[in-house]
Amino acid sequence: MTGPERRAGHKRRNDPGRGNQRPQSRRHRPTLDGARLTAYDVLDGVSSRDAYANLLLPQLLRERQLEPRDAAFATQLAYGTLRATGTLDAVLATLVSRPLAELDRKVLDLLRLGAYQLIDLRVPAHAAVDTTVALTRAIVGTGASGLVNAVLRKVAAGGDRAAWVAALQPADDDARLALSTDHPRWIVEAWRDALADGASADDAEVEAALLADDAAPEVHLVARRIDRAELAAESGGEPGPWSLYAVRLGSGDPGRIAAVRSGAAAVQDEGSQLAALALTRAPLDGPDVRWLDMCAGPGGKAGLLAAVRPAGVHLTAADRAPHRAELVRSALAGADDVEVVVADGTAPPWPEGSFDRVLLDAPCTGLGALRRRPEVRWRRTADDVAPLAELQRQLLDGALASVRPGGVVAYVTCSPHTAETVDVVDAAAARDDVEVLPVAPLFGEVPGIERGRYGQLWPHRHGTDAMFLALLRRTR
Ligand SMILES: C[S@@+](CC[C@H](N)C(=O)[O-])C[C@H]1O[C@@H](n2cnc3c(N)ncnc32)[C@H](O)[C@@H]1O
Repeated sequence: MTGPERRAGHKRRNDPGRGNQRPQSRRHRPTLDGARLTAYDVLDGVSSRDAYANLLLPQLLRERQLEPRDAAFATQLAYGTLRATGTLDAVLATLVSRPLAELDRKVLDLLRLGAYQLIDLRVPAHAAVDTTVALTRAIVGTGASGLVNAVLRKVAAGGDRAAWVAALQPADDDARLALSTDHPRWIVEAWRDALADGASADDAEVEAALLADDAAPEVHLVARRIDRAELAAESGGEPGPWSLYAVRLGSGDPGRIAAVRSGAAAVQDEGSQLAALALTRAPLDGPDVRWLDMCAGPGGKAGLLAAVRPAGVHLTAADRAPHRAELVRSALAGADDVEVVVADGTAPPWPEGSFDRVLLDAPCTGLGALRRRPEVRWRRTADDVAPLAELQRQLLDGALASVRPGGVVAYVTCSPHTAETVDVVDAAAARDDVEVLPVAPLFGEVPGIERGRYGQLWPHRHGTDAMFLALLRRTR
């Protein structure tokens, strides 16, 4: 039997809240499929209490001890269904007579889980429908199972994703891309705009970028206090193509690697590594001994900066949130001379011009790292962008005030959205005491990184998150 059809025999634990069920129905409760039940519980956590799937799923997998094959299937089901929510809802809306918002939330999650298996995984209709109906009976009750059965049979009859996208008759190309690549339309437009960078975007490239953003990311490691070749050998991974510290693992549990457990290595996207390294590559006149990571939590880039700084460089890592600063302290265990402080970068507590190099890895919408958090694309809205862009401008002012004349600020976001990237940096670069240091010449080995004077990494070009980076020098 293949993974999707296999029954794991994992039983739903007795739920005290179900004490008033008739004994008969308890006796007849079907054996539930462990992978599908776990995937459903993730969907339920996300929709009922705003859980993060990437935190909840590993917890459930640990608690339930599913066999590796079932754990992999549960992951595929949970993440795939969450990513595809927009398209699944568009399909379901054509088949359910009420607005989807009026459906019982649990029933909607079950319909999405079943529809995802039919449309995207092409699980045979009898397996996808029967298992979802069994879950519905156990979780919601027999009444709802009739609706789920009827709707899912119609989903199955409509064919695969391509057939459904055609049937939904998208009004234009961005509407089609939204349905075929699992992104809300406003994010399709933001990526198109960022890829075009003032020109006209190549449709095929926009689609390739969005599809890459919809795929599960590879695990990347960073070698901090271990030789990269040694880390590659220990982990079974391959050296990354861009960062001299990167090892690409493909898939697998990094927690099994001794160097990760000891803190000599860590999990870090290769694009994040390049963004931190950009700060170190910018040429500098005069002293180069005081570095600041102004928005450091949870400490990924600070960890790399601490590892690669030349002897004598003093690194300060700041974050406004005390609990994030605490995470930085843990991430920096082993680099005890790094100073970790709680500080608001929009009102820096240190004297003006205190630092030679400042990294500003600004809070952002995260539109470039959607691959890691499957539900986030449906939680974010276009209205989130303007307040974040305002904060980013204030933080960049704070960073420029913190760097000495002749010093360098690296502005970084894990979003390619133009309002959070080019617009923020262009506004700062218009000041008469700021000059832009073009990024591409410093990264000759990374083709396709150029975004005008700035740098932009892309999942479809570089196999990284869509990280933006810019380098600014304070001239006086
Ligand atoms: C994108 S995350 C930084 C990620 C980090 N550089 C890393 O590589 O692990 C942005 C951080 O900025 C912090 N932050 C938000 N507003 C801030 C402010 N006004 N001053 C300082 N830090 C702030 C957030 O708490 C968050 O930890």
